[in-house]
Amino acid sequence: MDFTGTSLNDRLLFGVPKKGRLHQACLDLLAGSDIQFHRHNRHDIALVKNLPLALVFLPAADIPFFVGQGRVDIGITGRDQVAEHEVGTPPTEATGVVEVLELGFGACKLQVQVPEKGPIQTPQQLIGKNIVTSFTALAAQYFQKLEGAESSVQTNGDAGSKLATKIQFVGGSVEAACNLGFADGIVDLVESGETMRAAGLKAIDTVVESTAVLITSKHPSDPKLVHIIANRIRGVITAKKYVLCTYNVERRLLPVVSQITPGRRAPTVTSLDEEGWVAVSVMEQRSKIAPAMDALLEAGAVDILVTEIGNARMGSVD
Ligand SMILES: Nc1ncnc2c1ncn2[C@@H]1O[C@H](COP(=O)(O)OP(=O)(O)OP(=O)(O)O)[C@@H](O)[C@H]1O
Ligand SMILES: O=P(O)(O)OC[C@H]1O[C@H](OP(=O)(O)OP(=O)(O)O)[C@H](O)[C@@H]1O
Repeated sequence: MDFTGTSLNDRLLFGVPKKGRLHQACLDLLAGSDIQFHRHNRHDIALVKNLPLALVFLPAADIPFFVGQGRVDIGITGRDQVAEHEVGTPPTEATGVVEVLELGFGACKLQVQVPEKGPIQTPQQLIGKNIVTSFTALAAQYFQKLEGAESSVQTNGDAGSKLATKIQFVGGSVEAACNLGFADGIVDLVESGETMRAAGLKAIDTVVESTAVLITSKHPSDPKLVHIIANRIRGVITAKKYVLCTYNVERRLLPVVSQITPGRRAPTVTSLDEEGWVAVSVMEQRSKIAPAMDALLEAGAVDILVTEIGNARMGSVD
């Protein structure tokens, strides 16, 4: 393959969101994984300097398509985009994507939303009405199920194959559709809920819960390199998720403090050059460390220090 005169022979292709919500977090992950590249202005392809890899900057919505077809070997996108693609283009033995890793960012929900002060209170009331969304396949699947269930109630089992609900695509600012009189409801992403509230909308159901994921094609050109990249990215995520906590404590208190900081596997305990005292070193989840430090101090630990983990390769704890 050749893009703008750049030979991509013998390089694994890695699809990265070129803009939007996932872009910067992906660049941070690549930097943390020591994937070094220089992207020329407006070029959507960048050769990696220190690995046989090329980054392809693509819209997040298109990454499942390129990876699913095997044109790109590995990629980062939202699970919502993977689901949307797979409903529209069901995977076969050769096509479709494999989810390798959750990436710990880009969490959001694809929700059915209606005007807060309007007459519609339940998803059933949207049957036969106008829906606007960027996720037409998932929305169609959702209303197909809803209409099937509804008609089986009404007609005793005949789910019917035609969709009574009208689903229309827009590429962005979906939340404006109700206020503009185009839609009775929308199916759109919600994270903080600010956009939804500002548009005077409320969620009445969730279609899909999403997070950013690392995906690969079913037959990547270099499975070994895919494995290395996945491990590097996993290491960056772990390093962000955990901190290293060290403290000194009297040996007799070990059973108590070990309950407070059990660690990912187990605490490392080293004797101090002082009778009856030990130093403890343990990996703990960042989100739990502040209350753990409070409890350690209360239990009699001293010199409690927390340090950042720069990078990690964890292996299995089992
Ligand atoms: N508000 C949000 N919070 C967290 N993740 C989000 C949010 N909105 C979207 N995402 C995730 O990011 C993915 C890409 O969405 P985004 O709207 O950024 O795409 P885009 O269309 O490429 O960018 P833009 O909206 O700037 O045109 C979504 O599929 C979803 O997984
Ligand atoms: O719940 P919130 O935190 O407010 O986030 C939700 C908004 O974020 C996304 O849009 P984005 O801002 O990416 O722009 P878009 O409408 O152009 O897709 C999504 O489509 C919502 O509009």
